[in-house]
Amino acid sequence: MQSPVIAPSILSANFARLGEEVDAVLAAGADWVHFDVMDNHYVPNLTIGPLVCEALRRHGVTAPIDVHLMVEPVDRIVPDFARAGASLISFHPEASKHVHRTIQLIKAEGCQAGLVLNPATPVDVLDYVLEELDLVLLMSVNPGFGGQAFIPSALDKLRRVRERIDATGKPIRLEIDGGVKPDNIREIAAAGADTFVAGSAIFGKPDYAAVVAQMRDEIAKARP
Ligand SMILES: O=C(CO)[C@@H](O)[C@H](O)COP(=O)(O)O
Repeated sequence: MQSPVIAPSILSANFARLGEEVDAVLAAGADWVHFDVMDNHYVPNLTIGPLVCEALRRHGVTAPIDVHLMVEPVDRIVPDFARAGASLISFHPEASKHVHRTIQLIKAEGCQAGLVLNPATPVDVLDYVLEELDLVLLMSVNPGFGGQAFIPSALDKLRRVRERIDATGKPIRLEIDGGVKPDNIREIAAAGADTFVAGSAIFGKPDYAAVVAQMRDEIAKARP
C-alpha cells in the first residue's frame, strides 16, 4: 500500500479567504488539496470551477490539486482544468457516456485520472478500466454536500476494491471521501484506503495541524 495522503476538501473552507485557508492547511501538514466541483445538474449544488483552480496556482499553491468533478457532461471541462493546474482529475462514470475515452482524455491532457464510485455504484464499474486509472475514489456519502455522516457499507467496498487494486500490482491510489474523521479514520485505513479526503473534520476545527496529526496517528495504528 502507498504512503498515506491527507487531502482536505476545500468545500468546508472559508471561501472569502480561500488562498490563506489552503496555505494554512498545507502548512498544517496536509498533502493534497481536494477540489470539489459541483454543477447543480449532476449534483444539487454549485461550487467552483477552473478559474478558482488557476487562482490557487497563481497564489503559489504547489501541492497536488485533486479535482473531483461532480459535473455532467465531463469531457468538455477536462482541458480547462488541466490548463488551470489540476494534478488529478476524477469523474463519475454515470456522468460520462464513454468512460474509457474520458480516462484517456484526462491523461492526454497531462493529468492523473480517477474514477469515482457513489455509495450505490457497484465495484464492477472498474472492470476493464482499473489498470488505466491512477486513483479510485469511493464516496462514503452521497455527493453534493459536506458534513454528512459516513455510510458504513463503504468499509466493505474499500476491502473489495483494495483486493482488486492489489491484484493489478500497480500503484493505484484508493481514496475515500465523506464523513472521514479522526474517530473513524483508523477503521477506514484498515479497510484499505490510502488517500483520505476530509472537509468539515479539518476546516471545522480551529487547529488544523492538530486534526491532521491526529489523523496521521490513527492511520499509523491501522498499519503496524
Ligand atoms: O465530495 C464531497 C461531497 O460531495 C466531499 O469532498 C465532502 O466535501 C467531504 O466533506 P466532509 O464529509 O468531510 O465534511
